Amino acid sequence: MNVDLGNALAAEASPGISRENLERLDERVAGAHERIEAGIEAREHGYAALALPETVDTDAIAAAVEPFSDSEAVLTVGIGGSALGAATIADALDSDVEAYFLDNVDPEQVTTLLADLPLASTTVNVVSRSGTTAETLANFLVVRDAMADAGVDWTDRTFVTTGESGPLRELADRHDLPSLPVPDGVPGRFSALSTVGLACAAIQGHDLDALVAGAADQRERLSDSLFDSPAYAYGAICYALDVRGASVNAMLPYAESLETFAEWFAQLWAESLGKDGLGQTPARALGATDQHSQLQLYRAGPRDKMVTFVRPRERADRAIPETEFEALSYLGGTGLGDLLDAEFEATEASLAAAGRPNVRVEIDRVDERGLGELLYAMEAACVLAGELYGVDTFVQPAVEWGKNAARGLLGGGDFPEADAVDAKRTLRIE
Ligand SMILES: O=P(O)(O)OC[C@H]1O[C@H](O)[C@H](O)[C@@H](O)[C@@H]1O
Repeated sequence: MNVDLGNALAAEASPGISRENLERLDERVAGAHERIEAGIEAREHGYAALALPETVDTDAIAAAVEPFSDSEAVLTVGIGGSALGAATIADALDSDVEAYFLDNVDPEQVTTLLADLPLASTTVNVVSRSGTTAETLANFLVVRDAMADAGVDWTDRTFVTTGESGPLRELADRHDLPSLPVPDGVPGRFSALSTVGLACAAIQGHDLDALVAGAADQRERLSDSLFDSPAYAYGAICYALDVRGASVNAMLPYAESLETFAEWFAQLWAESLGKDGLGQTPARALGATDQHSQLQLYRAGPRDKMVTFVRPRERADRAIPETEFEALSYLGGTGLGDLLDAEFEATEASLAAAGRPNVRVEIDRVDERGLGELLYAMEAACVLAGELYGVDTFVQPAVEWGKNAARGLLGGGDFPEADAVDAKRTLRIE
């Protein structure tokens, strides 16, 4: 993986950072790296996620899901960090085992999905670190019921990943369900490369060791200089551009298979860095599709954005047939991949020509190894950015506030946050 900061330099873009200020920022990176290394070594909460390339036991994950090797489909029931890592991997890589996700409680979507699934050959992969998240548990109860209605013994088809205690752990124990623990100190949004993200990948038959090897490669590159570490280079430039006015970070992968990666990144960035009045707003986009919509704003709107391009350097291409139309003859003999690459380069150049900061992140291919590098590097970038902002990267009190309010409303306990619902001011126009 490599990160190209050229189009984020002050000589090219506004906002941008001068070479001199980048060198100065690198001194702060050295200090932050020391803190991060200490956290990794001591397996401190959050930092433990960056130790996963050493600590994750891929054989144990493969062995735990072995009873489900006959699966036609895998349905992951989870939300936020307990779904997005698995979804990112599943959507990026091909598999004969179809992956589905229930990460919302929209009744119409749940009903439609359950009606379509081959329940007798589907593995239900329930994931919740806390084991108490209302959406996940509610969806699981619905799925379990649907399986019973279809004459399927749900205890034969359910796999659980959860913490050491809580309702979901109790349920797994009571029914003797195959399960894995969520590792200590690894928050949901940093758990893609742990049991949380990898159980689904294992059921789909992906190469867990290659995923972890990619992550290990980026782990080894963490160093006291951003100039030696693509992950830190990315985290540092995002921070530097944000404090200079680029408060929005548009994540723009040029691969359909990485569309969910942008969603995963949005959770990582927003939930980790959005605190104390600080943080950079992640925007989700997809190349080339969003060139035809959002790009107008990114090139000509307010100078409050940076664009992150992510692209694989290699991909399987598909030839564009020759055509009898003279006006289209330039397309014949090329491939859809050539077209996508040209679109990518053109968009990058169009932003640079307008002096809009952008960063290029490249992986070799969208395969297990490339994905492992990308996921780990973005997590390390986020941890570094958190150190530079001086925020507590691994907590999410604002999210907890909303969860408490919703639980209080549903009668799930006495949560003062629920009172805010009654206090809502109305100015309704009809
Ligand atoms: O894994 P769970 O305990 O079910 O939590 C699922 C999600 O819940 C909350 O919204 C947290 O803020 C997320 O970070 C977490 O990933």
